[in-house]
Amino acid sequence: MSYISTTGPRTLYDKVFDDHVVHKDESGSYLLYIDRHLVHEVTSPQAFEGLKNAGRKVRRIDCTLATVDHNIPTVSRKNFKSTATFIEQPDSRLQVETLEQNVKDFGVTFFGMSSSRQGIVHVIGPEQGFTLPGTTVVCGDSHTSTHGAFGSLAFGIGTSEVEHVMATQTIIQSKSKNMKIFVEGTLSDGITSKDLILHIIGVIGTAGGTGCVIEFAGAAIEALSMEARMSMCNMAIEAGARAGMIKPDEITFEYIKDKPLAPKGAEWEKAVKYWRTLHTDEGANFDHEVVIKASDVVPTITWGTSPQDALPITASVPDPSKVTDPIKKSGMENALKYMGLTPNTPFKQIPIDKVFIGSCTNSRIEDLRNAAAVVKGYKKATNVKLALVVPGSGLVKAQAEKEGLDKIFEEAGFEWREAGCSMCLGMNPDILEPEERCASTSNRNFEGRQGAKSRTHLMSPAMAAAAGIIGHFFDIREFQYKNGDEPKISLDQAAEDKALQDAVYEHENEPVQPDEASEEVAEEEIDDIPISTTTKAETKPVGMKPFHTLKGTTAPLDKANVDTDAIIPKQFLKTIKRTGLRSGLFYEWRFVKGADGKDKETDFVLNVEPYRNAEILLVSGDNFGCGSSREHAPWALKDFGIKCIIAPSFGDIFYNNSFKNGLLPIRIDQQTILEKLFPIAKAGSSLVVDLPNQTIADKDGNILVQHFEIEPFRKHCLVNGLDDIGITMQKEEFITKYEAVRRDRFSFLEGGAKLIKPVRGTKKSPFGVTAQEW
Ligand SMILES: CC(C)[C@H](C(=O)O)[C@@H](O)C(=O)O
Ligand code: SF4
Repeated sequence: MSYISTTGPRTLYDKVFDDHVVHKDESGSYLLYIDRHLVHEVTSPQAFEGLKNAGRKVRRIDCTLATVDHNIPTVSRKNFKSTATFIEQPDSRLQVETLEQNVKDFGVTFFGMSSSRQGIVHVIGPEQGFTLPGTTVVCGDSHTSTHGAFGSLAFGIGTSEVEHVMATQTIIQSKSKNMKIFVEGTLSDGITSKDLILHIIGVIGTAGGTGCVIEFAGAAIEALSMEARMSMCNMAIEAGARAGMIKPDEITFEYIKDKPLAPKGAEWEKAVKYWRTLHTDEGANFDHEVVIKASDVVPTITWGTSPQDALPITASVPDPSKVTDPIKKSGMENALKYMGLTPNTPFKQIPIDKVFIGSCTNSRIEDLRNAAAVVKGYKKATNVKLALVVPGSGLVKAQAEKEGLDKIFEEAGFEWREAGCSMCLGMNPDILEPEERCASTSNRNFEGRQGAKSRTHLMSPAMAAAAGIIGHFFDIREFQYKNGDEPKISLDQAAEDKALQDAVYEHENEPVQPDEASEEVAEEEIDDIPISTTTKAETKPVGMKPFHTLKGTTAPLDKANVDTDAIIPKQFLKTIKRTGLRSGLFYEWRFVKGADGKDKETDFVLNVEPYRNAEILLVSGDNFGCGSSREHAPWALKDFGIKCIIAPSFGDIFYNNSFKNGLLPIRIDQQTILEKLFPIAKAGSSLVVDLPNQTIADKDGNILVQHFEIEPFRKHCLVNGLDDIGITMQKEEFITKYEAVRRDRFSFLEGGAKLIKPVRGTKKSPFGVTAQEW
């Protein structure tokens, strides 16, 4: 049906994308229909507030499902009465209560703390059958990529986009590049998809997938369970990609079949018929292809402060003195200092303080079974202060308890908790103390991620469990299981040697940037969905302050892979406002605690004159703003006074979020930055960014950059100060037409979250909608 964005054979991504095009603009930007919107308490308050202020509704409550996960304590809820009494931390309580109120006001289906269906947002969607193949799935959360395991196009969005989706059920998108990661052969016994994805990120780097949607393919991927596929796609974002996808197959259909929201009867047949068309056609073009040999993958852990710092467990802490590239060398030195590691120490000799088994990467039933198989019959090592096991949802918890896994953990001295994000990012009481080392099954090892000065090592559930039993990192293939049904492990010496040889990954792959100028689009309108390039002006969109020319002091920042956790740490995300984040900007880098317990400024560039008043941030390294989707990052930068950021490349979601807030991100190659712009910034002088003419000059008008790329639509919005929702509202007729066709062609998607039965009845909300008790 509908729309073909590419001539000839198409990829899985092309197909799902095309089937959701509502409208294409003259400038080449697309309006995509969103089938499934997941909502949590951290990134939604400002979006609901925006709707309320504008007098708007949630357009499709059947396509919207909300839960609480980040802020909630994971201690027993046996005595849970209300959020007000259960959550002690005031900011966390406010965020959760705000969502509880918002879902009532807007009539959104909600799994709160008293519901057995509550859980991490990326666990509950698939578990309910809310996530289905071929759908578009979004959430104000970067790990929305998880849902791509079903062959859906799933990606994280910022809070402005959350509001946009709630108001219009659409999102403005440009087409990403296609990247294929082909994993040939079979994974060895004892090797999980977590080892595989860490290995892949070790090879391609955290910027390797920038600007791309990755399709994971090959025999090793096809052999994975749905849980294992979700762990893979979950971390596509750590590889810098917009989304990760795996073609749906019999394993997918089998997983979905009995889920509460799975289509039933004839609708099931119709759905499966469509889902079977969702595969990459023979001969389809990929912009980038990477081949990985499954037999090269061994148990893998991270040593540093970026997920790309991944190595085989059999390796040792890398040695910066062996690295020649000065930027890489100093990055490695800083990471080792932060992590408290000595070069050349074998990983297997490094003791740990805590274990965390949980997070949206590895908290599903299969993960817990793998960890319990290791733990069974053992006791936690005496040096391990705490081993937390946190199921991904109430339903995972119930299933695990049915299987007796909770008892296995508890007998070993591990703590068995209630569902939530827990120690993955420490927005709740589960945090590491400074300098504690954690064997963690989560997805991010950024500085301060699990608590101030925390030290995170990412690995599979079985490896984390083994570390908890032995007391230091351990090779799961050498572990003596006591339950008699351990996986058969073959230590293939050749694969071992190869893995060690490749041990210091070089991240050779250049980050891929969307080539805005040369987007190849063959338009073809089929059937009855109108794809128009014109817009009927019914209402005039309003919005931000227009951006024309900016002359500003430019602060140089000589760093790569600056993640959004570093830009604005987790403790500042507990706000329900968009403003007031200035003091949290780069908090861990800008401040240290003085002897009196008060914050003291460091010599970080933004604390130094003249950069305290900087309006432009000039970054030397790749991938600025990688990681989380928190729009708090651009809000904090804006609050500080930064209006433009220049860097060789950006994290996709951060890049998007910046535009929504009138903050201009400009991509310039590293050589130009270092040779032409850095000297000016270092001298404390100003740069002049001219957006209409797409040039950068020095303060005297000498042009330094003749032309920088920016998508025409984004430029148009910034220069005119236009707000996206207003623009999209003008396209109502196209949205309505799309919905009419969707009701027929994708009838199996209708009803969605509204088909979930409330367990405690209904009541009328003060806003007139029916509020339900879950
Ligand atoms: C809070 C949320 C915005 C964030 C994300 O987008 O990923 C969080 O889930 C994380 O893992 O850092
Ligand atoms: S990455 Fe961690 S904090 Fe983010 S959604 Fe997943 S479990 Fe929650």
